[in-house]
Amino acid sequence: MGVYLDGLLTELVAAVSVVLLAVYVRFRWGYQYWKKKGVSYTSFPFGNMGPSILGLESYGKFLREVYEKAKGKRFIGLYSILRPVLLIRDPEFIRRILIKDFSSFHERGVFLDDEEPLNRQLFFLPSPEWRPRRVKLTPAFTSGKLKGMFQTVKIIGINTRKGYKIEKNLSKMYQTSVIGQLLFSVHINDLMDRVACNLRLFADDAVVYGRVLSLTASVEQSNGLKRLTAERAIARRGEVSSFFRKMIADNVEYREKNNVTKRDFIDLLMQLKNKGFVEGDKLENEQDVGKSYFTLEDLAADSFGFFAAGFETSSTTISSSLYELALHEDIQSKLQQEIDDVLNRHGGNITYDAIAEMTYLEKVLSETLRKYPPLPFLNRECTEPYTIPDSDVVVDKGTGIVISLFGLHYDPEHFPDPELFDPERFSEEEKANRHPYVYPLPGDGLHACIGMRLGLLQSRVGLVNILSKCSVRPTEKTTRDISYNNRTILLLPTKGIELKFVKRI
Ligand code: HEM
Repeated sequence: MGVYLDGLLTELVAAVSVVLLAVYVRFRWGYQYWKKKGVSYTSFPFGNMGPSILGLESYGKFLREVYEKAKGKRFIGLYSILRPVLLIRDPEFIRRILIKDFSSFHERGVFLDDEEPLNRQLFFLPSPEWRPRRVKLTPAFTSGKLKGMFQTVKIIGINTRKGYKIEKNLSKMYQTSVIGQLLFSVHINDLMDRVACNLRLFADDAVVYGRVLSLTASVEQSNGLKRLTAERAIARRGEVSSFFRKMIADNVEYREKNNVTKRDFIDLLMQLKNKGFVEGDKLENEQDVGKSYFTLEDLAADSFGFFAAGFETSSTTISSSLYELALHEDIQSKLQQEIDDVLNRHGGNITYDAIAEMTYLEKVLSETLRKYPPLPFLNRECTEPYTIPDSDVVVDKGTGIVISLFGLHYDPEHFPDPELFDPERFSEEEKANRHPYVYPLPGDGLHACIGMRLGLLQSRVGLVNILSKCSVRPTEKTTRDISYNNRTILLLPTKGIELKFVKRI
């Protein structure tokens, strides 16, 4: 028996050694990729992204570090486990990827678990489905449609103002309420409402899901790991997925049975389901769209996608603005002066047109998004062999492409003294002196953020409501050094930022 076990153990050790050797050789061979192409590269035993994949480091911060270390280079190669990824630093090359040579970089290159219906949303859809979906959804975000939704945003903004004394997570609650009402028609009369609480709970889960996605995105070409990550994604999201799908299906059924029409996203998406287009808007390119109609599943996926893409990005924009304004009283006073002047001209009413007149507010938000880009990178996949202009390097099909917004925004070459919060960086003169692609924030080109104007509108209305009635100040506990959450691909502070609201006289 003893001899038999010894033999078994020896065989086991030998088998494990062979597997380890094979893995080692595979990785060593994989890491020759950039070296062979003569591209500067960085590499550690498990690619460069191990710490962010394992949740030990913020992905946005990691990319910024790579960007900074590669100073003087136009691009740098790195590895996501075994997948070659090219980080682009040169603004002119960025312009090509996003606009001019888009046809070679039209995919996001994120691995999708097809069994999850909510994954089939605009943000992640691959070609050829993405383009017609984008064309169909674009009319839902025109100025006319946003004006129609303005009243909802405004009313929730006023409720938020009333809630400032009691609620610590003010900006998060406000955004969940706006998006919740615009997308799911969840009526939230009180900021402490239970439905709003549930929605927030699930919204947090959607953000954690972002981390799982970053993982699956990173292992796109490691087939063996695909199934493992896909299963984890489903397990994590099962409850969230059924919550959202049921909420939307009930809503649609109720409206169809009772002939209810409203000025919100569900209504617009229902038009796509029942008529194949959004009323009152000309289609950009009708032959691209064809005669296809949205299914209930498409409607649910895009509602969820808008919720996930829109709520945390906008809420973090408000809280980051309030944080910087609390630390810079002079900037805050200047902004309040503008808000007071414009509102006086509009009879004290917060209207769509009044908000549009607040140009300093726009600069404050642009500077906030420079220092705290909620999605700190853009990603694409190379879809055909591509020779980098002014170089001999050929980027192969399947290579991941990343653009570090966080890196570009803190590059002193483009933004001198980058830690300084200075809205005047966004004066017309300053903007004209900079390459536009060092701040390609909403993204640019055909994949650009479809909801940016709504995100900014919500943020503006939220800030105007708060700052017209109170001032914001730091407390003894307000941090001066924000650390970022490692568990999500978004750039979110690890802890909430404590601020004090003081009623204006
Ligand atoms: C301040 C708020 C927001 C910020 C900073 C932001 C940022 C971004 C960024 C950086 C991208 C990637 C663009 C690219 O890859 O080129 C993006 C894409 C996207 N965003 Fe936003 N976003 C915001 C608000 C919203 C809102 C409110 C919605 C929806 C209601 C939304 C929906 C989307 C969608 C669907 C995409 C994918 C578009 C496509 O690939 O065709 N976003 N966003």
